[in-house]
This record gives sequence, structure tokens and C-alpha cells, in this order.
Amino acid sequence: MKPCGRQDVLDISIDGADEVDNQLNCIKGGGACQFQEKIVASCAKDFIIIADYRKDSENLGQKWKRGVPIEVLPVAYRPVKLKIEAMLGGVAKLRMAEYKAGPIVTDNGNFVLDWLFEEHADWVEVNTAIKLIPGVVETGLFLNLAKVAYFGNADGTVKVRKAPGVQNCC
Ligand SMILES: O=C[C@H](O)[C@H](O)[C@H](O)COP(=O)(O)O
Repeated sequence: MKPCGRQDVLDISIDGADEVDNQLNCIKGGGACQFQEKIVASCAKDFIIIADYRKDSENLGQKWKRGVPIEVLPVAYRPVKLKIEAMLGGVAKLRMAEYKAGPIVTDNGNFVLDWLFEEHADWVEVNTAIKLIPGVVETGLFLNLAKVAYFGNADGTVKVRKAPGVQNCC
């Protein structure tokens, strides 16, 4: 397998998620990796989620209570935070490190804002609004990307959910 950057298209990409809704929209980035994960997912013909039952949700925010992770340029974290809160409500908190002083720094040298949102209906609109704020690198909203999600249950069974319109996949 070649590194993603040297591969035009990947046949398949498999990843976890922090939450998956009934349309297969996902929140990712609990581990602050959403930027690189989204690049890989965007290059794949089929993006598949494997997660446990705790991530299976009707609507985003129902199970995952830590907000939408948003990777931002360090120099812009404050204006981005204020713009998100003014435009969309909620609170955008700078994610702090646990075992070192200061904020978490991503693999790309950036900071993460965790946006604790109120209920939203149109996630595509919300995602676009956030992406257009200067200083935003990437959001943890993975919308219309996943084709299938496999949820492992505590009893060992697996629940399968396909995205709307997907018939045969993986
Ligand atoms: O940043 C990391 C990832 O997007 C998610 O947080 C991850 O896929 C979910 O991780 P886990 O399966 O370990 O809860």
C-alpha cells in the first residue's frame, strides 16, 4: 500500500468515529486526528466506519457530549472561537493537554477547538459556515462520506447501517 498522498484513489478506507447518526453523518476528532483522517476518507471510493454501540446515535450530539472538534491555526484560535459562538451559538473551547502545560497540538502543529453545540438540523450548512471562517483548517464533521457503519454490540453481535441510497457495499 502506498502513502495516501501518492495514491490518486483508495478503494476503501476504514476508521472509527466518536458518533454516527442515522444518516451516517459522523463526528470525529476525539483524538485530534480529524484533518488527516478526512483527507484519507475523501480519497476513498468506500469509507467504512467500525465502532461500538456507544457511538450509534439518532442525531449528532445525542451520545457524544464533547462537541465537534475543529482544527484551527494557533494564531487564529481566538477569533475563530468568537465567530463560531456568535454565528452558531454554543461554546467553542480550546482543548487543553492533560500531561503538559498548554493546549493540545495536532500532528499538523495546530490547535483544536471543541465546539459544544446546541441542536442543529442542517449539518452541511453548519459545516460550510465553520469552514469559511479564516483560520479553520478542518472540522470533525464527516458528512455524506461514510457508506456503511458496523456497530459492535456488547453481546458480540454486529449491527449494520448503510447510508441513504447505498445498496451494495462492503
Ligand atoms: O481523532 C480521532 C478519531 O477521529 C476518533 O476520535 C476515533 O476514530 C474514535 O476513536 P475510538 O474508536 O478510539 O473511540
